[in-house]
Amino acid sequence: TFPEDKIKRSLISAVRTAESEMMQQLALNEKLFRSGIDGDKHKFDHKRMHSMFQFMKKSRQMDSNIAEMLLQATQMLSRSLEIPLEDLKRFRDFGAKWLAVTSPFCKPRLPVCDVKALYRTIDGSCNNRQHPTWGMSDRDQLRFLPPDYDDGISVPRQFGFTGTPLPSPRLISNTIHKALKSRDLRDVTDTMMVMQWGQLLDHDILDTPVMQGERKQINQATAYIDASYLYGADSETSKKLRAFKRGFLKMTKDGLFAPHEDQFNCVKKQANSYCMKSGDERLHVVPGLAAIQILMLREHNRIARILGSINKQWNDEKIYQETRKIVIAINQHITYAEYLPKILGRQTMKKFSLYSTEKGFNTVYDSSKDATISNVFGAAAFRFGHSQITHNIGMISYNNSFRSTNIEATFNKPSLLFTDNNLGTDNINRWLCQEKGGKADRFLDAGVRDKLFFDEDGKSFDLASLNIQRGRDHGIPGYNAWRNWCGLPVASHFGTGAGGLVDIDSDVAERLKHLYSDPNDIDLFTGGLSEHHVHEGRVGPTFACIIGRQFHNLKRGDRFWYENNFRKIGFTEDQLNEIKKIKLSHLICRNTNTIYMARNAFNVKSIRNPFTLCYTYDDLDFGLWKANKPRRTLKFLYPPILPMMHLLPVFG
Ligand code: HEM
Ligand SMILES: [Ca+2]
Repeated sequence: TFPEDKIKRSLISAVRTAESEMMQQLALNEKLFRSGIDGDKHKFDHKRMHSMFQFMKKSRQMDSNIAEMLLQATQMLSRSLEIPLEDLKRFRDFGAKWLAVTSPFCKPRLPVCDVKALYRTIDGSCNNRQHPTWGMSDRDQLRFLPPDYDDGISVPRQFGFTGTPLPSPRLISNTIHKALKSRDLRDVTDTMMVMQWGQLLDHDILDTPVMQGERKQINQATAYIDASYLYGADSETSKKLRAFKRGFLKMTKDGLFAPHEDQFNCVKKQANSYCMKSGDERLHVVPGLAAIQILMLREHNRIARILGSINKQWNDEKIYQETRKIVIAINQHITYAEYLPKILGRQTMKKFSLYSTEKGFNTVYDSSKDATISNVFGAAAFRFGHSQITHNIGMISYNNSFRSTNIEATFNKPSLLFTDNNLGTDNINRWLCQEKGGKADRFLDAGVRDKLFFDEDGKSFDLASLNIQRGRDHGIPGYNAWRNWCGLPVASHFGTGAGGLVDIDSDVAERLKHLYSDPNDIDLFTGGLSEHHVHEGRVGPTFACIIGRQFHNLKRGDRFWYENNFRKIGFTEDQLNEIKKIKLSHLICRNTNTIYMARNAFNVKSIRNPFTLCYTYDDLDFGLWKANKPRRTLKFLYPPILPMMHLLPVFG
């Protein structure tokens, strides 16, 4: 029977002990982390770079520690009662009693919604009226399938289906994900931008902090595609980023860079380089990411300047929100019209209704859809992009001279952005649009597979191993479980014929057979990355299914989706049609000193995608944003290309 009293007493004391242990741990973590922030570059080693990448924002540490504390309390309770966790859970009413004791510790902050709000909130709350926390920042990730932990609660998968230990992540990485030098690792048509946009998008919708012993995954970003990497995902950060003047975001005086970050979030290699603040702390991980984030920042301020000048009566808040709304729409449009079709192919795009229409409204909102990012998407499926990373970061200057730096020399180092008279950002963006990208296959480049966060002591990480281990830490079920969830045939043997690994090459299947003792054990990252691509796509059927489902939810579950015909919060049809003309190439033309760009920045130059002079690309017709009297005539007041006049001397 249920030892009522004893449980209650033990529970309270377990919670108290766990609480005090967590407080000590928290203080220690903080001390360790800050100790690196003294400008001593020797302390900026590979481990710090990794924890920097996944640092938990301070305001959030408490919440997550409560979860950790409760977990510890459960374990203590099971020990003190000498009842295994599994059995404890089976006691009648245990759940309810547990809640009664612990609920004072978890008080989720419920958002208060303003029903008349015209714009998205910064933290994504209240997007869904019935479920105001759906897709909001700082909330748990969603489970498409129940977690798979060895003890049913928190111990990562270590043993396979037949009870034998799982292979080590590094061994899997060496066997399946190690590229052979002789292989051509470049894609035929994709540019590097495919990789770079993928990472930017990932950082918009997902930011999973990692803490020692953490077993619960939260998302610090807003799930919605709302450029939270640019605006921040909590009000404190968003305020730090705003200039509070005519809708502008803070920038350096020359209008070229994001503002200085007073705290140390990157390695400053040169005296004139500095770390930058942005909505997402990870912008410095590779210079390509910083370059595209800075591009978006320039676009915001460019649009704000125009809106502010044609609507003199608008105050800072109005200009900021209207500009933000346009920039978010541009992000959604590029993602669904240019990026996703490349990754998923036509069939998956259709299956999940992902295509944007070419013109006009496309009202797709479904309030029963939860946009929250799923665990499996972030811990495995969307990491497919790691195979598109190449060994170098290139720069193409305005006069077409090219230089290249090994990727391992650039992690968390912004110095390339400041080269060439501070035109590094432009040079990197040009390279991203012209260079052939890494091929999406099962291989990861040595730059990230052997030398991720390479430090001065020669120590580094393996991104493939991290991905595999992260999948296990997050309790992501194995390959077969996901095949089944997707309605795809599951494998009962390692052959590639019927009943086997039907979507995998036989030589890879053979390698998997040597690694794992049962097909059910195959880690999803590894199995998914090993599949043949779906027609016209860059991922196999299993990842296409998981990624397709996630982007379906992100579109249908977003009340502020740019194509929705919702008066007040949406665009007018004319405005929407203007936005639907925009391509990523236009943004690069308008915000760097570039003379020509191929129309499709995700495809390499070809007869069908020729270099085109930037000034021939139309800008948005801002006359349609003029309050009271929308007119089209203003188009010609703002030339299609706004050259960055202050940069012109470099041509001389
Ligand atoms: C040079 C480029 C990149 C580097 C250096 C990089 C590095 C990393 C690192 C270190 C992590 C954390 C690994 C861990 O779990 O410990 C990570 C996570 C992740 N990466 Fe990348 N990555 C890059 C590009 C990409 C691209 C192109 C994509 C997708 C198209 C991508 C998708 C993801 C996702 C979804 C996560 C999980 C994020 C989260 O849960 O917060 N990454 N990456
Ligand atoms: Ca977001």
